[in-house]
Amino acid sequence: MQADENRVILAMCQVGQEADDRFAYREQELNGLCEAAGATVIAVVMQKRAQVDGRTFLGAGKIEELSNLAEVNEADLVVADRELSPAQVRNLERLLPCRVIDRTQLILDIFAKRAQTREGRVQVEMAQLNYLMPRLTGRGVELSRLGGGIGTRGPGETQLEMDRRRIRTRMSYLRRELTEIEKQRSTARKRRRRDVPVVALVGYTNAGKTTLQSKWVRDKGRETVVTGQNRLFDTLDPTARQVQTKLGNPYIVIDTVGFVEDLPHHLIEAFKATLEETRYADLIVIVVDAGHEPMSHLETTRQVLRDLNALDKPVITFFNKMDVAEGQPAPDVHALETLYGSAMGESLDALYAAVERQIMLDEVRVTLHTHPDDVIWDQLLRNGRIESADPVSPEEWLVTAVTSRRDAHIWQQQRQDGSTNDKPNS
Ligand SMILES: Nc1nc2c(ncn2[C@@H]2O[C@H](COP(=O)(O)OP(=O)(O)OP(=O)(O)O)[C@@H](O)[C@H]2O)c(=O)[nH]1
Ligand SMILES: [Mg+2]
Repeated sequence: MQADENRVILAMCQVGQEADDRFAYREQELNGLCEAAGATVIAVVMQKRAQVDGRTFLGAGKIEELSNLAEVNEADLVVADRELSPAQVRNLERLLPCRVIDRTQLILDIFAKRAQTREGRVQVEMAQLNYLMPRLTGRGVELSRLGGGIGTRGPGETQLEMDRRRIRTRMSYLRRELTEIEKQRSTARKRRRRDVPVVALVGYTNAGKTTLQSKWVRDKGRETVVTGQNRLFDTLDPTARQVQTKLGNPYIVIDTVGFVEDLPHHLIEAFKATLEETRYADLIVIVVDAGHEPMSHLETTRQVLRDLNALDKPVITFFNKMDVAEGQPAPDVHALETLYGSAMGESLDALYAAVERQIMLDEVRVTLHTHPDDVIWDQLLRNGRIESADPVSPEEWLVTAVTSRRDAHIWQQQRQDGSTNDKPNS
């Protein structure tokens, strides 16, 4: 696809009581989405109406204006800012000299473009097929002749030509595939969870999660840096990076997919497994762009977490981009702590410290081989709580105890280093 093939005109409808600033924000967001899809917005057509036109989305006069604009500017595509019905798309494409897609399809295209893993691809294809199903009739011909470009990045031409029955077969295959992937994921997750605590970065798209994670890794880890791009939805599949505390205790920072307001419900479903990672995290850091509707974005983020039943764990709220924000947002009263900073600038030590305090202090149950003469036994008595202790040999006891995660990690490290062992030292 050539970038200049994607000359886009936005068609926007300000409906009923929608406030001007809200509408302006939606325009900005749709612009960002187009940019993320690799398209260039060449014009915006807006109309204020009591409600969208049932047949053609905008009124007849506006459609004519839109049609002329598209003609003169050789536009490839019109993107509507709201979900269109299959009939609306058909009617519009009859009246306009170019293709028409809606916001949902635009988001799906971006997802498709960014999907890296097998799971991501399967989920995107599922969502695309779901979206396609009711739109097949009367559109099949157009869809099958489309080449590249946004709005066409479907599951492939041959699949687009499939009839509904074949799509259903494909979907049930994908569903089985997803179950299989989910099984593998949960094994991987369990393994990871047993090893080290997990911190999930969540929040609105473009908040700076990926930038923050990269800095985190740069400051506290040894991995290669991936810089955040100025694009929405830069992260589709969760990426887990390992970092460590000053003492060398490892923990994992997970970057999750960002979300937009009014994300159609079927898209949320498609990415449920991605966001599900947050459910298994030990700590959630909500990242908020302090300069961009911070309070409403914070509320959206919380709502999604609530929907995912992921709010039963400690939350730290981080207002990012303080370097460009005008004024400081009020602290998040629901969070354990609120911190302010910039993933691009000054030191983030306060954030790291807050996070590490949280994940290292909580209690874990450990089962280990040790001995009453071992230094670990003393530490267990001092900092933890021994629940059971059974001798298995003269030099080895099997002990179950509750202790801080931090201590448990230190022992684990020590054991890996071979600097101590379970048995009493001479
Ligand atoms: N001024 C400023 N810009 C920042 C800061 N943090 C991130 N950015 C910029 O904000 C944009 C988005 O950052 P990302 O890290 O990609 O955002 P994200 O939350 O990962 O976005 P999604 O992956 O779409 O969910 C990039 O252009 C960053 O360079 C910051 O602290 N200050
Ligand atoms: Mg990202």
